[in-house]
Amino acid sequence: MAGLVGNPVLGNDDLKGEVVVAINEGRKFEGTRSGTEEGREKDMAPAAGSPIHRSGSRPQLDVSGAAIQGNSEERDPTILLPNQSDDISHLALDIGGSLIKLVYFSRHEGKPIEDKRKLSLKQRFGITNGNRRSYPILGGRLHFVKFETSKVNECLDFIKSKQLHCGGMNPRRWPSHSLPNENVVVKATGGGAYKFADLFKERLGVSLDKEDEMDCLVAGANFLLKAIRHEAFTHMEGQKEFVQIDQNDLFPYLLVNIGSGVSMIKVDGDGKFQRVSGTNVGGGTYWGLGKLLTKCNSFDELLELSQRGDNRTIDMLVGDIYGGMDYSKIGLSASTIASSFGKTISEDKEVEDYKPEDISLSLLRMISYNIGQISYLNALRFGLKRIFFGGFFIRGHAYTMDTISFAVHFWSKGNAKAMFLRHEGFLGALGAFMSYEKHGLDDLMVHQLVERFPMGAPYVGGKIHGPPLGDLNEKISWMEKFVQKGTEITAPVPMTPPGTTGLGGFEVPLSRGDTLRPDASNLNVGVLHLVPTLDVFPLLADPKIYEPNTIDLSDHGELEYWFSVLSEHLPDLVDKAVASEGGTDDAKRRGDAFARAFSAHLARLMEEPAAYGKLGLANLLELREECLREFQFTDAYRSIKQRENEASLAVLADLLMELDSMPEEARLCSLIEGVLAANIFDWGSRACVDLYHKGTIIEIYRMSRKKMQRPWRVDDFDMFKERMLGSDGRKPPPYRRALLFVDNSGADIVLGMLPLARELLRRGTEVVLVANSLPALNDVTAMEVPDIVAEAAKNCDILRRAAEAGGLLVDAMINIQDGSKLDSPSVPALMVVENGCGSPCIDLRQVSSELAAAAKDADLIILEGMGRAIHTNFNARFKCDALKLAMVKNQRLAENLLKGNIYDCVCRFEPSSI
Ligand SMILES: CC(C)(COP(=O)(O)O)[C@@H](O)C(=O)NCCC(=O)O
Ligand SMILES: [Mn+2]
Repeated sequence: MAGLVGNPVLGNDDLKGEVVVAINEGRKFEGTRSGTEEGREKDMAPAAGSPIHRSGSRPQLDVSGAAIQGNSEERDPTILLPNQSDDISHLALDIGGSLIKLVYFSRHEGKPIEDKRKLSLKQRFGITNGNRRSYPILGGRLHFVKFETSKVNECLDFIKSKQLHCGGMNPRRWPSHSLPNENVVVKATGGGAYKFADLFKERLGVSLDKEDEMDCLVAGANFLLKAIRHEAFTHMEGQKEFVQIDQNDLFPYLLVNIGSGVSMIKVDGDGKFQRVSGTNVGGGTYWGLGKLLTKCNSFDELLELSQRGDNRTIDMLVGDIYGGMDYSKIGLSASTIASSFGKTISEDKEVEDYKPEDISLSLLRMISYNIGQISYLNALRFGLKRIFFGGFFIRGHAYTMDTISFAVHFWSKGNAKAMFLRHEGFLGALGAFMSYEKHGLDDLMVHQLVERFPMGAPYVGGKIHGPPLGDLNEKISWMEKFVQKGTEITAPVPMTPPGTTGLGGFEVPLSRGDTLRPDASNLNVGVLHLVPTLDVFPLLADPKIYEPNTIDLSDHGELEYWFSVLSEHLPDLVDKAVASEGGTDDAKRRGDAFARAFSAHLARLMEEPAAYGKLGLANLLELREECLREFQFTDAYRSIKQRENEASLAVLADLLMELDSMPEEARLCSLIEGVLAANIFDWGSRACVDLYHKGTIIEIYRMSRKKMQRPWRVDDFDMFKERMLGSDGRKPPPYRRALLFVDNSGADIVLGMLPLARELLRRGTEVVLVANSLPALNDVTAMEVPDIVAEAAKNCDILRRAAEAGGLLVDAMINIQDGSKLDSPSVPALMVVENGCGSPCIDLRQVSSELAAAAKDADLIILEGMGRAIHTNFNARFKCDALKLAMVKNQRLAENLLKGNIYDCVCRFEPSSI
């Protein structure tokens, strides 16, 4: 189900089901759901020939440097494969009373392309395989899957169909695929690790290696809190807010695991923890009492009931005692619960006379408040700042989280905050997974993990990638439900407006009714992509305070606006995508399915914007690209890009001649003007696409240039000019190395950024063109740039020599093998690096290692385009000089951000902030 965990519509499935409750205090509480979430991985559709995420037909073993570890006389000696980076899986299980949680790891298929461009960069920048210490490349994905324990056979089928039981638990073992199963050991925690040990042996031939549940919980929580940026969040009055955890300031904290009973664990470090307290009044109590009092059949049914309840009919409130008044002297409002269930004493009623809804709500509040209170007291006792709540009692239930948060807030008088974890249901399984020795995941850094929310391509008509899943399909009824729901949920669902619970007292938190998603936890985790080659951009002035997004989508008005922009753009995008695949019936079907899946995601996010982590415009734009890729549209604007490149290259020589005839100052101004004017070629903007119907590319370019009168809306050109050319006869030294973050294909790169690059080169500055790793809209990719440069270089000596020096031209490559042409002092090099992204925006916390390496000696950054310089990074500060150039092609953004108009331009120059 990794393919499903993150899917917006799946979790709406049937919630009824038999419930099995683990009775031990301190164990995870396991309510159950019959809408099974088992599923399958949907491997990402790789972009053809893309430098990252490249698919390979078969996993390959890299036996270079292989060595036998330990005693070579053994029958199955372990063989170290230091360079192995192929598709080997790890698997770990948490088998609870009702749910089996499974975490497994799959390596990226194939190896990254080591083309000539990359090789020369490696040589130049001394790039190694990322920054990983213990292992070479450990690229891959971490998947989270759940099954009902009562359907353990489906879980076994799943493991079998994915071959997760066929070795690979030790990534250094070889050949993993042919390991006899008897030797395979799978880490498992939870009571089922004992109960089902024989079944696993019998059906899969594997032995379950039992890991202590508490150890696993802590290891899982530590991993998540350190490795995932948007893991922890607060939940107050229906509002979810992510909390940035400083890795170096994580410990100590209190982990409260609410299962059937409740464990409170003081965590002081990795493997360092102590169970300091607990309570026997936990999830089991809620479910047990609820079952007796309401005749509910399942935990989820009971929770659902509580949404419609009114606890005032059952609880005795302060107001009931004080004649409707507050007890203000000690700060208790009239609505404070004085005694849970207290009202029933004085009433001559039987249990049947009370509404089950009211009983359920009173119970839920009684237990949640009690847990919140005890947790807070324990935090106080040990001086702990943070309390994280987990366990299956919570299961992403908004009202439960609000109630606990309210209690912690109430008792601590606002000094402590309850926090929750997005992967809370997987703490144990993750911990078991972490207990494998030397899988090399424990030292992963936040920036090396990218969470992706699969778009459900297999379920709404896209093709299925990756290994076959056997006959699982036939068994699962949720698939039909998914398709049905996927088509139902196309319109955005409005959110409940925020409210307040009032002063003091346990009022009813507001996140009930429509916004309550008892199953939300199942939807909020995606597949974790481990990309060891990602790095934090080293020139960020302060990565800790860096926030890529400019527009805050937590503002509901903004959210609605951008959702409508994306929805309106959808038909045009689908047309382009289908055309890019030859307009075949298959492409049409996929186009249709893409539109449905993307709309479903938008609807899901409209309902709960923080469902997949903190949401910014950049995330939305990236989600759209990811969704296209999943439906196998690898480059929707391919032919448009080609056409525009050709048209622009045809007039480049004339432009360069014109520029060369100008005096220095006018030329620099004209170059910047050229970049801004050419940024109009943006197939992601509605207004621009409308323009394209009115003229040829060259006509539009001319018109755009004509409109370029200064001053621009943001105009720091004079400052930039002074730094470049100097003033009062003083000539400043040239920049050493400039990183040019290029944007669109066609005029944008050919007539805008390349001439600017040429100017820098001619002044002795080394230039690195930074382009996307994967296609996004009509953005140029790093794979495409060398060909464009080669074409441009045919008419320009400066570009040709620089490109040769930078290893971009094929002729020059022969020389580069021996390094003779590198670093020729007289010719500054022109190079191309990929940025690690496949989106119109860029999050500089996660860039490719080659960009990070190229950045080391850079003293100028030029960010170009609306996505890279306005939607993201508009407020970013750098350790070196930065020039942000863009045309604003959206009226509302121009008004709100710049108090200007559509097609206004930004030329923002910010000298180094350090
Ligand atoms: C997707 C984009 C950021 C691309 O702009 P670019 O970076 O190419 O300048 C931009 O086209 C955009 O914000 N479009 C949506 C807004 C609109 O259609 O008005
Ligand atoms: Mn673009």
